[in-house]
Amino acid sequence: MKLKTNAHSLRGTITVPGDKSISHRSIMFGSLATGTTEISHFLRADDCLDTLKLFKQMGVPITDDGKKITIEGVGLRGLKNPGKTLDVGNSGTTIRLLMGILAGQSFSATLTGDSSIQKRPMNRVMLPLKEMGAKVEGNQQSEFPPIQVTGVNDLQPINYHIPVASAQVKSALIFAALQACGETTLIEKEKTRNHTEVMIKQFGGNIEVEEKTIRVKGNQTFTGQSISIPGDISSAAFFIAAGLLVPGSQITLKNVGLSETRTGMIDVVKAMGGNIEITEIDELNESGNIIVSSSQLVATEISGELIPRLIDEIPIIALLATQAKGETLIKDAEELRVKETDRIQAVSDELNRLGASITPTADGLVIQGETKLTGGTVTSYGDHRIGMMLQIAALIVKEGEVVLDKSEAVSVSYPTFFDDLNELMEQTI
Ligand SMILES: O=C(O)C1=C[C@@H](OP(=O)(O)O)[C@@H](O)[C@H](O)C1
Ligand SMILES: C=C(OP(=O)(O)O)C(=O)O
Repeated sequence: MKLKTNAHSLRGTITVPGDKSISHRSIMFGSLATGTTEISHFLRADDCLDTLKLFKQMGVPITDDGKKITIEGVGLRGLKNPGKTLDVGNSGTTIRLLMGILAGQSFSATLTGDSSIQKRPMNRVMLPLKEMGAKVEGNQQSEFPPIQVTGVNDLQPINYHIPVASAQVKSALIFAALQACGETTLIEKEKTRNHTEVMIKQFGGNIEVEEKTIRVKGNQTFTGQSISIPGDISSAAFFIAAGLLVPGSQITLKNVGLSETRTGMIDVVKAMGGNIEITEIDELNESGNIIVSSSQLVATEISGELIPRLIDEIPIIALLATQAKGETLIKDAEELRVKETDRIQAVSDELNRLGASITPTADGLVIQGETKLTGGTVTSYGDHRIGMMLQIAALIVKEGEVVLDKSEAVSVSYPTFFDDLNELMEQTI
């Protein structure tokens, strides 16, 4: 696909689609609750539609009237044998959280996904689940999908230090702990997104969180709820960057989720001297509007506990750094190597192809700025976030064409991405 280049003044207001992490979890808790759950602003993108499809295949009545999703919950242990392999598509969140959920059900099921999923590490979930007494096996004794999970009814609680900063591992273990006999204690390496913990309380359950320690008791019951999902800050991130980079721009992003565990990019943009403002904050729903305008940026350093608060935004932050004065250093981000693709390699290879000066390291990137980006042929590698980052990069290319291979990957998290961009290119304030 030929990308839009040489953009002038992106102006106007958009509402980005619903949060991906919260959308997945709303289907899961709605299914495991008793009673009716109604979800509005659900993310109808490939990853979350795959989660929805799989819970239907496990016997949960779920309907979509185009406005809201309605779920008739079957209770914590009420899922049914799907009678076929559960295909999670491209979604790491779906496969890992489902492993924890299936560990305590009353049937055996196989989980698989696309070629990217079949390379993503699963021992991080399988090993602690086995400690809890779960029966879970990877393909030919490896840690890779297809994964077979055979539910057991006597899962044991554990005390476990999670060795990677991962909300997916934490959430999978919380789902298993909810079905165990006794209290599980989990200690995080770094604080990660807390949507599972928040939703447990929202659905009437109990969970104790003290800094990085989480305590959760087994055999809880959940009650169906009405959920309104805020916009996804990880999707908003692309238009935050576009507003900062394209001269003469001012963009308002409405009703974006602002959980403290997700707002690392806002802190980084401020540290880089970007014009960014948060308005109309709704404390209860942890959401608000984000307003950005064109800015001269300076380099920064990103590491440590900040990393999990912006893990999915690193590709687009790397693009910002190519336009910031000085050397930006990103470290402690080795998790990027095991996402939909190796994002450290993908970001440096593809942006360097367009004229950037980025050196990949084992756990991050060293980025020199400012560099002039020029035309070229690039690929998303089938990774949605790499594809969207490259379209925003193309906006500041003044000479030559930018052609993107595998552009269809954006539908994994943001099917209306190119439409929203067109709208901003056409709107006037
Ligand atoms: O729990 C979640 O919803 C997610 C957690 C993160 O993955 P890890 O837990 O593997 O870091 C993130 O990258 C992913 O997009 C969504
Ligand atoms: C890493 C991501 O998702 P997942 O792990 O669910 O595939 C992402 O959306 O950037």
